[in-house]
Amino acid sequence: MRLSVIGCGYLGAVHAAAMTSLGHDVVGIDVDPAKIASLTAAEPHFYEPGLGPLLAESVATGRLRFSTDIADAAGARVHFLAVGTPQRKDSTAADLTHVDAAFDGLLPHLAAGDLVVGKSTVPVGTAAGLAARLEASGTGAELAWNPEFLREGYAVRDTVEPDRLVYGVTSDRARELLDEVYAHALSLAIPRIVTDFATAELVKVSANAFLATKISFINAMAEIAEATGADVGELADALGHDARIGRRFLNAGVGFGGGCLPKDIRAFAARAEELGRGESLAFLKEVDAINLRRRDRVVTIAQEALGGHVHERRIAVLGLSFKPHSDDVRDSPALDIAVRLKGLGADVRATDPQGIANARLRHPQLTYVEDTRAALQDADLVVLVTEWPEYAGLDPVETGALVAGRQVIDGRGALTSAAWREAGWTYHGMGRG
Ligand SMILES: NC(=O)c1ccc[n+]([C@@H]2O[C@H](COP(=O)([O-])OP(=O)(O)OC[C@H]3O[C@@H](n4cnc5c(N)ncnc54)[C@H](O)[C@@H]3O)[C@@H](O)[C@H]2O)c1
Ligand SMILES: O=c1ccn([C@@H]2O[C@H](COP(=O)(O)OP(=O)(O)O[C@H]3O[C@H](CO)[C@@H](O)[C@H](O)[C@H]3O)[C@@H](O)[C@H]2O)c(=O)[nH]1
Repeated sequence: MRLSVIGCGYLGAVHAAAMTSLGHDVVGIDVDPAKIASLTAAEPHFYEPGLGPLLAESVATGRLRFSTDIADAAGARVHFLAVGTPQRKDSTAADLTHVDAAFDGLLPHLAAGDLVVGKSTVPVGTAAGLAARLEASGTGAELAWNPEFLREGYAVRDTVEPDRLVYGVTSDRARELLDEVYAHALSLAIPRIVTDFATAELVKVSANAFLATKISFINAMAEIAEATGADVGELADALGHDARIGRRFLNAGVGFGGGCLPKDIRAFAARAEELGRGESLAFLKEVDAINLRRRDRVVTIAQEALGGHVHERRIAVLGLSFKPHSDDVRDSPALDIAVRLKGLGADVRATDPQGIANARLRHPQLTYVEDTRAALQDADLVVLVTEWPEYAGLDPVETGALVAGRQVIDGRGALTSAAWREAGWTYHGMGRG
């Protein structure tokens, strides 16, 4: 089938390449000429494991092309909207400017029978509004909402073989077109939920709200563990054996970040207030507050570890991306912590296997070091804030020979405290001994 994907960022670029690999004929559209140039050259403009080879294969088929011209979407039967929905500058609500611009730009190029499919994460009610505009346009095209649940770092696999497919549709025809797009996933008996627009939109934001709540729950337990001498890691393991709770997303530490969870829970709470149901999601403000407190806590531990203040002390910050296997630093706890320590006068040496370029664009004032050993050299304190395998696997004896002071803050519960202590380190956990 001929498809267009409008917005070729972390979501859209993967979607376009993956859909081509599944046999479709795809045009990817983006307003950013630099992104389109690199995608056309089969070079991803961001780091995502497996995307490079997938993109190269897909471009080589001749069935995947990229363009900055929305007119090139004409002729596709299904058009995916995958543009960003960031947090507004003036409130915590979602900024729908890009969705509106992409939708308005697409309208003149639609033909009767086309299906416009929303993938961006939007406030509930957005699809109904767009469907009404589509109807009024007289193009004869239809709308569907098909939220995306991919995780960065696993985006290729999650796109080709998602946990579930959710279709918000108003006709059998829309469902049939989506079934054709997702024939591969359906052949694997991946669950498909066919529902209305509002439910489809809500599945997405409530899934992220639940995940964020789970992380903040365990981080709240970490705060209690810190006050009582309990160990939040052992607590999480014990809780996780209850199949009703489960162990996943119970990793305590510096909390959640990224381009999704933080802005999505804020936008969801803001939407509830617009709907007159603010009290229903008031708890998400607490989820957000617990999350942000964990960043403060790292800074406090750092100050205490260095005798009250970090001024002019050398601190190696291991990690900048919001999680391993990604170069994404949007709302990254790691980057935020590095910036705060620098703001307090510390001599921060920040490193990350993939995140330095993006971090530098946002915070050129930080000192970035490509090599982990160079970042560790002569450090008075080591702060691990993104659990890349190379940091989790650091040898405490070898690392101890590089630093000036053997003090480590394990912001992700990634290190074996006993081994580090045995090698002469003062190990500072977050809710764990
Ligand atoms: N990143 C993820 O893991 C993920 C997963 C699920 C859902 N989402 C949702 O998907 C959406 C996109 O997220 P993202 O992380 O890919 O964002 P992103 O910022 O990486 O990508 C958005 C892209 O849209 C482009 N764009 C903006 N306006 C445009 C227009 N009018 N026409 C064409 N292109 C335009 C931008 O240049 C950018 O490349 C968001 O709503 C997000 O919440 C993201
Ligand atoms: O036990 C845990 C699990 C995660 N995190 C942090 O939570 C954040 C988000 O992690 P993750 O959910 O794996 O990353 P994303 O790629 O942002 O994916 C989320 O956001 C996407 C965009 O909406 C959704 O599609 C995904 O389903 C949803 O998991 C990261 O900072 C993690 O370090 C923790 O602190 N503890």
